Amino acid sequence: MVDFRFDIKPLFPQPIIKVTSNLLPHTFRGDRRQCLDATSKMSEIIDSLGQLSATSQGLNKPVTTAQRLRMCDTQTIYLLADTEAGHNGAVAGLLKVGTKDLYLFDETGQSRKVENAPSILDFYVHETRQRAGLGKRLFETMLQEEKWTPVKCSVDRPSEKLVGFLRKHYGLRHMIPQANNFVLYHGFFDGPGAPAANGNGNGNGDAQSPQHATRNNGLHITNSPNTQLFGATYLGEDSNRRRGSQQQNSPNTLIQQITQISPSGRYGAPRPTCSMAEIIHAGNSKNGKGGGSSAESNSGNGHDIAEIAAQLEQQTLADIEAQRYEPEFEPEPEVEPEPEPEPEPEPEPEVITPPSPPPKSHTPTPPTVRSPEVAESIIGDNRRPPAFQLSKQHTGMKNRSFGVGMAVMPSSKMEFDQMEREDFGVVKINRPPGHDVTSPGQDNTDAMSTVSSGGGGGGLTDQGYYDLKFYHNKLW
Ligand SMILES: CC(=O)SCCNC(=O)CCNC(=O)[C@H](O)C(C)(C)COP(=O)(O)OP(=O)(O)OC[C@H]1O[C@@H](n2cnc3c(N)ncnc32)[C@H](O)[C@@H]1OP(=O)(O)O
Repeated sequence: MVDFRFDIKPLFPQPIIKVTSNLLPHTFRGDRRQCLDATSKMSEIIDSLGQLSATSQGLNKPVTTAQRLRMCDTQTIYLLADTEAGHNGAVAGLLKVGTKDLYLFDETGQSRKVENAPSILDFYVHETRQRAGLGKRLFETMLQEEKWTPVKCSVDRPSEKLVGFLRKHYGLRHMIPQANNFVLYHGFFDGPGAPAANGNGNGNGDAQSPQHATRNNGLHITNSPNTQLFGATYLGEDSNRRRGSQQQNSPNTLIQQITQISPSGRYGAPRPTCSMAEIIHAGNSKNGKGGGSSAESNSGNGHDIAEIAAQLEQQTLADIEAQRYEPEFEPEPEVEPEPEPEPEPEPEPEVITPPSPPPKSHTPTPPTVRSPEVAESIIGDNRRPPAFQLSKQHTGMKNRSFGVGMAVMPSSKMEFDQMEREDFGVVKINRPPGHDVTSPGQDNTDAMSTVSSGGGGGGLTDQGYYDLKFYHNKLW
C-alpha cells in the first residue's frame, strides 16, 4: 500500500475514483484554491503509483505520470484506495485506459484501421495486495464506466500477470498476432460493429464506406530484417495489386509472418525510428508538422499512408521516448578479439627511420627495429602519445584520432605501413610490409573496406593481421 504525507480521504469519497487530464477526481467539487491543492496531491499519487508500476514491470521509465495524463485528453486513470489503512489512508492500485487509432490485423491477416480502439495502457496493484481480487474490482469498475467489454479491449504489451489475469477472469486466451505492441483477443473484430478490412471503424459499431472496405492498404509484411526493425511497410498500389491475390490466398502464411515479426508482449525489443515513416509523415499537415503537400494532399490512399506512417512512427517514438521496457535481448557485449598468441619473431625485422625524433635525455632512444612491443607503444595504445611523432606522410592519416586503433584491434600487431605518400583522404591501416598495392585497379574504388582475418587464403593475413582500408571521395 502506498502512503502519503497528506490525508487522501478527501480525494477518495469512494474507494475507486477516476481522474482525467484535469488531474482532479471525477467526484471533486471545490474552489480554485482547493482545486490547486487537489491537483497537486493527485499528481503526487499518480506519479508514485506510476513509478511503482514501472518498477514492478521492470520498465526504465513510468508509463503513467501526471504530466502525461495532463497532456492527453483520451486517457483516464482509475485509482483504488483503502481509506481505512493507516492514518491518512493508502492507495492500492492504478488502471490507466484510453482510446487509440490503430492499424490492426484480424484473425485472417487482413489489416484494419480501428479508430478509438479501447486500450488497456497500464495496470498495477500493490505487491502486498495482489491476488486478492482488487485488480478485478478495478477492472470491472473501468468496464462499467467506459462501457467496454474485455474482448473489445486492446492491451498494450501485457505482462505475464495481466495475461493470466485476463485469462482467469475473462476467459481471454487466443491472441491475434499484431505487428505493433498491442495484443488483441479473438472476438475483437466480431459483432455487427466490427470494422471492415482495410477500412475505418472504431471496433464498436461504425459503418464502413465501401471504398475503404475494398481498398487494400498495401502493408508489406515479410520476415526480412527491415520488417523486423521497422514493421510493415507500404508498398503502393501497383506492387500491392501484383502480390495481392497471392497474399489473400494464403492468410495462414501471413499470420505466420506476422507472428514472426511481432514483438511478444511488453518486453518486445524497441524499434528504431522508421525513417520512411518520417519522410512520409513529414508531409502530413494533420499534426501540424509538415506543409501538407505530399501525403495530405493525396486523395484517399495517401491520407492512409500518412496515417499508417504516423502510427508506426508514434508507436516507435513513444517506445523509445518512454523506454518503458528493457530490450528483450541485452546488447551483446563487444566481442573482444581473442588474444593473439605471442608473436613469433619476424624473420626479417624491418627497419624504420622515425622522422627526426625529438631528443629526450631522460628517455631511451626510440627504437628503430619494429617489434610487436614497439608497435603497440606506437599505435596499439593510442591513449598514450607515441614515443615519437609520425607525420601524416608516414601514417597517411589526415586527422589522427586517438583510440581508433584500440577500437579496431588492440593488438600488438597493429601497425601502419604507409611508406609512401597517398592520395587525399586515404587511410590504410595495418598493411603488412611487402604487400603494397600492385594492380592500379585495386585502389581506385571510391569507398572500400576490407577486413580479412588470419588463417585464410591470400597470404596477407597468414599471421592474423587485419587489413583494413577505407577510402572516401575527394571533397574537392
Ligand atoms: C498493459 C499493462 O498494464 S501490462 C502490466 C500489468 N501490470 C503488472 O504486471 C504489474 C504487476 N501485476 C499487478 O499489478 C497485478 O498482478 C495485476 C494488476 C496484473 C492483477 O491484479 P490482482 O489484484 O493481482 O488481480 P486479481 O487478484 O483480481 O486476479 C488475480 C489473477 O491475476 C493473475 N495474477 C495476479 N498476480 C499474479 C502473479 N504474481 N503471477 C501470475 N499471475 C498473477 C492471476 O491470473 C491471478 O489469478 P490466480 O491468483 O488464481 O492465479
